[in-house]
Amino acid sequence: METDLRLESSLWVGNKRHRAVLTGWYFNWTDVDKKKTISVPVAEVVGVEEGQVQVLPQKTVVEKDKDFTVFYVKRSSTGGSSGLLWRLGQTQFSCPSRVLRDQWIKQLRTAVKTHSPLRPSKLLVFINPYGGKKRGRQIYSSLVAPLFELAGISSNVIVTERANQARDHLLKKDLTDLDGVVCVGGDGMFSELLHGLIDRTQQEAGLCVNDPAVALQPCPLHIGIIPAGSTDCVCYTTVGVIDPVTSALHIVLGDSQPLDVCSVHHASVLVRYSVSLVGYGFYGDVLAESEKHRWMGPLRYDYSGTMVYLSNRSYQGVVEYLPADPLLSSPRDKTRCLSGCTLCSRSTERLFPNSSDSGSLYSANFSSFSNDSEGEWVRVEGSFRCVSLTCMSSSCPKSPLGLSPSAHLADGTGDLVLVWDTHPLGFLKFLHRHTSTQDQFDLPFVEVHRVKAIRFSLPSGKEEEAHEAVVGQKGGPDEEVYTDTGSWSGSQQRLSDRGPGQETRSHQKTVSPFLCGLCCSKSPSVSVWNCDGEILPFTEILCRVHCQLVHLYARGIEDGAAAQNSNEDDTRCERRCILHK
Ligand SMILES: Nc1ncnc2c1ncn2[C@@H]1O[C@H](COP(=O)(O)OP(=O)(O)OP(=O)(O)O)[C@@H](O)[C@H]1O
Ligand SMILES: CCCCCCCCCCCCC/C=C/[C@@H](O)[C@H](CO)NC(=O)CCCCC
Ligand SMILES: [Ca+2]
Repeated sequence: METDLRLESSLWVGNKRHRAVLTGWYFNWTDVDKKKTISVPVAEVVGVEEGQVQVLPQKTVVEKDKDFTVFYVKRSSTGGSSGLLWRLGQTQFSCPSRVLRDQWIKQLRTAVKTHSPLRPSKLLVFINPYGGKKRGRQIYSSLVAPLFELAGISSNVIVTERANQARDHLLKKDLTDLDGVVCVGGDGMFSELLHGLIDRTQQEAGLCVNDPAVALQPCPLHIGIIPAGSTDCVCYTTVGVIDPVTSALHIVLGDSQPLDVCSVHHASVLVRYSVSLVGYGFYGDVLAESEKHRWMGPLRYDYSGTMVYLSNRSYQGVVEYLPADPLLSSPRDKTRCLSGCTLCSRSTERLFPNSSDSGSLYSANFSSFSNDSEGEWVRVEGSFRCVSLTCMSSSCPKSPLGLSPSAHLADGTGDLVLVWDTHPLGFLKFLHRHTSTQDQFDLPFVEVHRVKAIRFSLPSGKEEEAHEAVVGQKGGPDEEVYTDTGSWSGSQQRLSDRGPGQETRSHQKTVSPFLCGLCCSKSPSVSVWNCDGEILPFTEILCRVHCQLVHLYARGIEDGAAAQNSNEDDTRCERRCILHK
């Protein structure tokens, strides 16, 4: 196949003669005078058009029957993005004959198809016109639609008129022939797509989502995110920048990034799914406060963060967690989950042992939660500033390394961060470290554990207050929850058989609430859960991480050196090789 696709000839770029070579993986052209080569991986060619073509800001075509234009990904290092910011590169070539021109176009298009098996041809796009700075519609029409058109993608676009419209559409409507679904919005819109696709897939597979022990079926459709929200945490963590053009190009190339998903349950019922944050205490309070100030747009989080910090609260709780295998990885190992991550690839191999290509990805068998060699649950109890579970690093522009910098996107685990009660300056130090490269876990009142599941409950006597705390919140207990019945199994029952290795810790409150009262008259003793930006209607929950339940059109963060390659050398893209081997 490689030799069939090879083509080599002289081509002209402007008035300069070049030697152009198409091998299986690369398209190179070398200025014969200057000996300077530009090299584009075939998998990063966006489109090949007849004539001299421009697409942005508007499409123009100058018909010249010996010319063709190649569009490809060009890495930019603007603004310290280390090459993670992508732009559309283009080069116009002239051939000595029309026959040769047609041969180049045909060979390049065939090579692209062969080397990018997951490129979408049909997408369903949901635009939230009210997300972030309310620029979703404009972002899509001016920056994204022209790229989809260039790549020959047919897209059906729905501008939403209400919350949960995208989720409901995915649950009920015909999705035949679609390759993926795209949201133009923030984490909330992504979450709608996540819920719609996961539930649709489980319904079709006849699985009960309420049972945390059930191995859920991975979703067959890819999800693309065009960032147009306030935090855009999922986009930032999986792509490395918040940039609609970069994200559109990842979609066009059919990049594929598996992602772990956490299911959150309360009293035998599934409540929600999460990928970025299930957080109690500080992050729950910030969200609850910020909902009152939605009119401020993205600034609402800064304002609410300050107010909640000043209120100086901590909360009693019991946290139980099921540790992941410490021999595989640790949240303190200072590694980063980068594009082509070996740890995540090993999880893929464990999950899909017989899959040699992505087509068989979704028919694999899974080991169930309860059959897993589970290990022992650990129990801690005390007063916490915050309790956070994240399935990935959860980085965002405010926190470029994220809540847990060494967490992995697709390893089947989450990181549990416990911040015990401490004095206000200590907690400020913890928060501030999220904005720098300083280790936020290297503090005496902070613990981090890599886990497969967690359970949170209130110390006895606090349950009534929990009810009061969630009643009246958006998404309180009277709002919709999943209704089909499920049963607890394995994990929860084993909690009562506590064995060695389990501990009970109790931290005393270490500080007088001297700042309390600035924004509240009485400090509540129960917080709320922030689940990817939604308030959960329950305080006592169980969370379980599902390995690689969904796939995004992304490739994770490319490391600095590879990403800085600006097409002007011949660096092989190892990720593509791993993906295609
Ligand atoms: N037409 C609509 N009217 C009102 N709400 C909508 C509409 N479409 C979607 N939504 C809801 O708006 C919420 C917020 O949207 P989105 O996530 O796009 O932006 P954001 O909140 O500004 O960003 P982030 O989630 O990144 O903080 C989502 O949870 C979604 O359910
Ligand atoms: C002294 C400086 C202090 C600065 C502290 C910065 C800490 C930043 C950590 C950011 C963690 C983001 C976790 C992601 C959460 C998203 O799923 C969710 C939905 O978009 N966003 C929020 O809940 C919004 C949550 C906003 C929290 C501030
Ligand atoms: Ca993970």
